[in-house]
Amino acid sequence: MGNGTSRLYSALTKTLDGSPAAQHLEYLGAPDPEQLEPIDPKELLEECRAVLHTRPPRFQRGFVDLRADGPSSSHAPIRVMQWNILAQALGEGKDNFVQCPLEALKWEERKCLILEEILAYQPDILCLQEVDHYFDTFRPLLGRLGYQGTFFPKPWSPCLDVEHNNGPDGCALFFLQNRFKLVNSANIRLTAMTLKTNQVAIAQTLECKESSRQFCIAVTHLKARTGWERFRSAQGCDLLQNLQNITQGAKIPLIVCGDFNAEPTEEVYRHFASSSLNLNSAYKLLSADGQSEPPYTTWKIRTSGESRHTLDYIWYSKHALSVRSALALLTEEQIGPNRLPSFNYPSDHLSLVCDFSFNEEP
Ligand SMILES: NC(=O)C1=CN([C@@H]2O[C@H](COP(=O)(O)OP(=O)(O)OC[C@H]3O[C@@H](n4cnc5c(N)ncnc54)[C@H](OP(=O)(O)O)[C@@H]3O)[C@@H](O)[C@H]2O)C=CC1
Ligand SMILES: [Mg+2]
Repeated sequence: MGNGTSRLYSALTKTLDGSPAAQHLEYLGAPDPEQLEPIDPKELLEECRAVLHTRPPRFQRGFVDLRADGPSSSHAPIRVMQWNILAQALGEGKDNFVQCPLEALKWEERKCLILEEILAYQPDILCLQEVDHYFDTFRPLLGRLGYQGTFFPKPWSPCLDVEHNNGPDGCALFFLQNRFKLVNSANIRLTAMTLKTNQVAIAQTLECKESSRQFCIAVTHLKARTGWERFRSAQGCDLLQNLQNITQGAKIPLIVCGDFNAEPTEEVYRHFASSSLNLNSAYKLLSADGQSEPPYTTWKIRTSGESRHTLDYIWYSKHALSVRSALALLTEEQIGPNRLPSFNYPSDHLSLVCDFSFNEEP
């Protein structure tokens, strides 16, 4: 290891004071010291691979070209990653992934698998759910990679019930500061039938530094479990209403990433598909007819049995934006008989990654 690598090793292992007092400083707008010392993504990736040297090799996933004929923007595409990364406290303490060895869930290695996935695709915008290591891991490391981050914890995170938890989980949104300027940011506590709920969203209006075009990006994680379909639907309506206001009635192009905890057959999905915001779900474009969602975005085995569902989506304004490519999902063979998470993959949800471009002005 050269000097550069040992410097990065300290970057990877260094943790911040995650105490509630230190976290409170974040809300008061304390300066972010990590941003002062940039890290080269290639070197950090190498460092992650060194930590993971005993693990099986990374799964290969290719991007599928989805460009239609005709003119498209000459500007660099906007790469968006949607990912429920699995909260550390929930994975170890609540989720009961009975076929996943506890060893595979150890944070020191799992965080490297998560970082490796992010570094492999280098998204311009990163939308995460179940983040319970924002202050000590993702904000400092991604900050040094050039991202500006925002975190909105769930008001009553189930992580807090787990012994030795690392604080509440929530949604996090990161964007590359050299590509975008933050115009407006809203942390939204979702309501259902006017009642405040335990689910949240972040919505930000960004301006592309290259093209000066503005768009809105939102991240959410809706209520989980069967029996809560109407609740999820109400949360979805609340989010759509908020996004109507933020996009000035669909004038500003929109991308919404989330773990909706809802199959495409659910009401909340139909609300998004038929909204006056004119949204399409990007991963449908991977199907032969462009009309079907993928067969799964999460696949796990709990004590209650095997659970394979499509719950995660990237919605986009279909008139203003085009999907240039999307990252293929893992195959059943790659996922393996014990499903997710595993020694190969750190979450029970797959990451979704799309490249977007603005359609030319009419
Ligand atoms: N102290 C208080 O007053 C309150 C405390 N709470 C706490 O919050 C919890 C509920 O919070 P809420 O946010 O509504 O929960 P959700 O139902 O939305 O689920 C929370 C998490 O559990 C995961 N999950 C889904 N299905 C299962 C399953 N079968 N087994 C284990 N985990 C699963 C979800 O992951 P995924 O999305 O990946 O499926 C999700 O991240 C309560 O159990 C309580 O601990 C809540 C309200 C008030
Ligand atoms: Mg989960």
